[in-house]
Amino acid sequence: MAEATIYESIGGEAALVSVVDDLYVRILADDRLSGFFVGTSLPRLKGRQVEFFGAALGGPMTYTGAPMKDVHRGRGIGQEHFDLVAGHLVDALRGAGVPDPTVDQIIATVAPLADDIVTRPALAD
Ligand code: HEM
Repeated sequence: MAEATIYESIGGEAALVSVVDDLYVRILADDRLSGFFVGTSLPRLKGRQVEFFGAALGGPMTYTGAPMKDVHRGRGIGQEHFDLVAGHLVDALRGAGVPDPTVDQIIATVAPLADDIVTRPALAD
């Protein structure tokens, strides 16, 4: 039998939806990050985020949003902001009972995205 995907091992769509919900509670409660999300439609963002993580972790979702580079360009996001978001993701995953080795695998999957998301100084507008 094929090995379970990370998506399946964390509990599929229901688990992912609750991790993403919790992730944005944590992000919006963080003064260092909340300002980035002023004017953003949260329900839309969460829906895209579930698709994005679902697809990245081996789930059946198709990501329907814009490329990471396009979405985050010109927002002045630094590596420190990326690291804060990654830290909240770790906490949200742990909070959902995801075991540490799986959390580590997920963080290893998202870490390279910093290349597309971190744009400060925003030169290429
Ligand atoms: C693991 C890292 C990250 C991933 C996987 C990620 C993923 C996404 C996705 C899938 C969207 C929705 C795209 C769409 O609507 O088409 C989005 C939007 C957004 N992201 Fe990220 N993101 C990450 C890190 C960050 C960081 C570090 C910041 C800023 C601190 C940030 C700020 C935003 C904002 C403000 C939007 C909404 C843009 C809008 O209003 O349309 N993201 N992100």
